[in-house]
Amino acid sequence: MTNQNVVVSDPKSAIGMAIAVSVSNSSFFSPAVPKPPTVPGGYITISLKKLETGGAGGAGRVGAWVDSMRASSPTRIKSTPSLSDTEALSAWMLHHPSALRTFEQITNASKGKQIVMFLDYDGTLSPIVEDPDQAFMSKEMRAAVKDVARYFPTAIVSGRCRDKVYRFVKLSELYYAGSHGMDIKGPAKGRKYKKGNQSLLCQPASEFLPMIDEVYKALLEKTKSTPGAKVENNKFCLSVHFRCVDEQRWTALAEQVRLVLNQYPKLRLTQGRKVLEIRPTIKWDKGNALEFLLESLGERGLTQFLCIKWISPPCFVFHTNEVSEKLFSVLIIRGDLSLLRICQF
Ligand SMILES: O=P(O)(O)OC[C@H]1O[C@H](O[C@H]2O[C@H](CO)[C@@H](O)[C@H](O)[C@H]2O)[C@H](O)[C@@H](O)[C@@H]1O
Repeated sequence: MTNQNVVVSDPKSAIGMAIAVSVSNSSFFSPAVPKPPTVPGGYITISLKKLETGGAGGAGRVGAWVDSMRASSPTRIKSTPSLSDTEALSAWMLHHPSALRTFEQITNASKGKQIVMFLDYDGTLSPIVEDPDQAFMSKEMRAAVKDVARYFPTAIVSGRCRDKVYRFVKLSELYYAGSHGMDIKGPAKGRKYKKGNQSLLCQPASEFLPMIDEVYKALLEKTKSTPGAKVENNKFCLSVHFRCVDEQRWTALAEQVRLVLNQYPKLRLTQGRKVLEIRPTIKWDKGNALEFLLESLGERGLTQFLCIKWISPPCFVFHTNEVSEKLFSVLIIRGDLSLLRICQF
C-alpha cells in the first residue's frame, strides 16, 4: 500500500471530507467510490448539494431546491429493508473487499502514528430524531467516547452550534468543531494536548455573526406560517428543518427561504438530511476544521497521524498525514462485523 496520493475534494460525507485516492496497487481497492447503499439497520449518507442562492429567477431555483429536498432520502432506520436495498447492499459489498481479511495491513499502517479520532454527532453518536433539540446520546455512547478520548485526541465535528453539541456530549476532554467546522475549541480539561496554558480557539467566520443573527430572525418570521418548519441557530450558520413539514408545503417553505436569502448574497445554501443549511460563503468547511486540528496537534509535538473518522453510516475511516499520504478507509456497519469493508473516499 504505497504511493497513494490523497486529494481532499469536496466537503462532504458526514464529517465533511470526500477524498480521492490514487493507489499504485489498486487491486487492493475498488476503483469507483459509490456511496454505501441503505443497509438493514443502517443509515445512508446524503451528499451535500450546493444549491444556488441570490439573483433573480426565483421560481426555477425553488423548483430545483424542492427536487433536491425530495431527493434527500429519509435517514430513519428501516425495520424491513426492501429487496432492492438488499440487492444494492450485495452489489456494493462485491466491490468493497472485506477489511477483516486485510486487517494486518490496516494495523501495520497505523504503526508509529498518532491515532486521532473524529466523530460526527447527529446520526452517529445520537439517533436521528424529529426534534433536533431532543437528539440525546445514550450513556453507553458517552462512556464509549470518553474511553476513546482517554487514548487518542478526539474531536466532534458537527454542523450544529458548538455549545449545543457540548451540552449533549458533556465531555470536557474533547475537541469540538461546531457550525460545520467554523467554531473550533480545544479541550477545556486535560493538559495532554495543550500548548502551555493556551486553549485552542478558531472562528474563521466571526465577521458573519451579526448577519447570521439577522437572517435567523428573518427566517423565524418568514417561516412561522409553515407548520412543522424549525429554524435552528447554529451560531455561524443556520438550519431550516423540514423533517416535520408536510411535503405539500416544501415549495412554499423553499420560497420563504429564498425570499430571505435573496437579500444576502454573502450566504449560501446547502442541504443536509431533511434540512436546508445556510452558511457564509467563506472557503471553510469540516474538512478545513479537520486539517486545522491536525496542524494544531502537530504544533503540540504530534506529527504522524492516523485519523479515524466515524461518520454516518457508522463508519471508521483511517487517514494518515504522511507526505504523499497513504490513505485507506474502512467502513463498518455497526453490529455486523462481516460488513467491515475497505472503502475509498
Ligand atoms: O453536518 P451534521 O453535523 O451532520 O449536521 C447536520 C444537521 O444535523 C442536525 O440535524 C439532523 O439531526 C436532527 C436530529 O436527529 C434531525 O431532526 C434533522 O432532520 C437532521 O438533519 C442539526 O439539528 C442541524 O442543525 C444540522 O444542520
